[in-house]
Amino acid sequence: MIPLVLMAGFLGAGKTRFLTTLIPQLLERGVRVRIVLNDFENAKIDAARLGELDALVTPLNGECVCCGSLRELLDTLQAVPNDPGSVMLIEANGATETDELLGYLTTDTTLTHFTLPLQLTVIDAARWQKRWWNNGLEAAQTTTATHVHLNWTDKLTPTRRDAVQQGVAAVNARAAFTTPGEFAATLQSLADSVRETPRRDPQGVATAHRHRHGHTHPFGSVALPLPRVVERARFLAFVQALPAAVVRAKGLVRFVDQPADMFVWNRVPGRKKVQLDESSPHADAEATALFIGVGMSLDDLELRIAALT
Ligand SMILES: Nc1nc2c(ncn2[C@@H]2O[C@H](COP(=O)(O)OP(=O)(O)OP(=O)(O)O)[C@@H](O)[C@H]2O)c(=O)[nH]1
Repeated sequence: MIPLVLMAGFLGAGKTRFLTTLIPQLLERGVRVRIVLNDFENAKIDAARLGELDALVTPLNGECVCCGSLRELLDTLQAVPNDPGSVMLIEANGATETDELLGYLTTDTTLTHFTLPLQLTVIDAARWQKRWWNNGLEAAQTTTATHVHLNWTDKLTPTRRDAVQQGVAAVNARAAFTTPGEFAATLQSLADSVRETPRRDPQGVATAHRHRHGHTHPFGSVALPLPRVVERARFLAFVQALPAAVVRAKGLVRFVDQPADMFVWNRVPGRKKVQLDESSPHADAEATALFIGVGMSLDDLELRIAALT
């Protein structure tokens, strides 16, 4: 299996610059690098810049990967050969809604040769939360990050740097602050440890980040099967009581009192109530739960799901 990394960060935050430092360090460690770029017209320019560094780069020219060119992205990833010892990096466009994209990268059934996604967010520390109406998007791109890199620190006073670090921790206390060198080491060890691991076991349960000793790697999202039918009140209580590490949760569920119908369920940040929408197109699908967040424990989530039966 190949580590899958979503690289996010606001427009101009320094994602490409981070890559130009990260790639040589990965290559030095013997890790081969593939990159998909989704950067509107810039994709070709950045592709040329990064291609010089011996990474295999595919530019996507369509719209933002979380909407227009999603299918193109998933097809590109599917076509990547299973190449243990390499890593796959996706540089998202600066306007990407990372929670949506993590969801697709986690639940797409064709991506069996990739780990559950990690997310690295590059932050322009000089402009952190000084983006007016885009502050919400910048914070949202940080909430789902397993790793954060503070960039543009050459323009900062120590006071501002501390304030930004505290601000980032306030929206996501679990993300690890990292540098290109540290991230290269993280990816090398992940690439080594998942060489022989499948993303799912024969029962469809995610195994990707579970080590033999119960230790788990950081991941940004995971999809787990739910029982075929569940008791409605117990399910709603389960969703409401999800641990704080879960930033966003959604999926498909069938209830004992209405077993013929499938519902899409949603837990949105800041809303206590679980949204339920009946969905006939999903009538024959498997009941499932997608969890997006940082520092989630697979064991804990599986125990909670087991308690639903
Ligand atoms: N002085 C300084 N310049 C930087 C820093 N990070 C990035 N830059 C410059 O800012 C510009 C944008 O950086 P990129 O790495 O292309 O940013 P990006 O996040 O990939 O940008 P988009 O793809 O447009 O979203 C480039 O000219 C970089 O050289 C930094 O930490 N300090």
